[in-house]
Amino acid sequence: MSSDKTLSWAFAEEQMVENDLVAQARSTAEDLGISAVSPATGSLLRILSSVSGARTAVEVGTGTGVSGLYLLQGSDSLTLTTIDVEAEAQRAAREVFARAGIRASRTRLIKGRSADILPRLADHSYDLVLIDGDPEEAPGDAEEALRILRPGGLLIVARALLDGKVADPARREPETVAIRGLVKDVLEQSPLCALVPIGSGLLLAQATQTP
Ligand SMILES: C[S@@+](CC[C@H](N)C(=O)[O-])C[C@H]1O[C@@H](n2cnc3c(N)ncnc32)[C@H](O)[C@@H]1O
Repeated sequence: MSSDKTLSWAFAEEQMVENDLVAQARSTAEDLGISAVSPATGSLLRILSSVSGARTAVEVGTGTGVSGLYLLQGSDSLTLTTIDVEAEAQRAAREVFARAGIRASRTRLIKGRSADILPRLADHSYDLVLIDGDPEEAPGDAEEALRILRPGGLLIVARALLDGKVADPARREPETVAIRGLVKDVLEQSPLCALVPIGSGLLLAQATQTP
């Protein structure tokens, strides 16, 4: 990447001043070794949550609640179902949602693997799905996401560029191969989609039809 693009990328991140609660959730994530969405990515999630008019969202990968807070702060009408395998991270997320004044009825935190939980969610019932769990499981998560999204709903895949690994054909780790394949499939199959090089990359697609 040319240095001007790298500078612009860093500049976009630096402009986003996070409130104390998000900063606290980010600090807890760092303590637990969890990689939260970047400030610029979070800001984009917040505005997407707002302008999409989404009322029901599902997130794979609660972490300590950074991305969830951004989504919930984008719209007071949004309720969030969020899934993670790590109980300690979810405890931290629950605390930060409460400290942010988010009513408990607006969040449903489910501990478990996405591959076990997503199949239990009803068809065509959600307006927005954010996938930010295990990259190797992202293709399966995305398939489930397209089933549970209503037509016109928004699929978002975080870390869609895996910090440059997806763009480098020499990188063949299982997680890179999985995300690269998912990005290719979504871009080929979705009439309305975008791959945004922000943070670790954000893939956006509007659900048109269900399997
Ligand atoms: C990148 S972090 C999520 C960060 C979070 N979205 C944020 O920005 O604050 C990935 C999370 O996915 C969780 N995870 C990993 N594999 C999972 C799986 N199979 N199902 C559900 N969650 C999973 C991890 O425990 C971790 O908390």
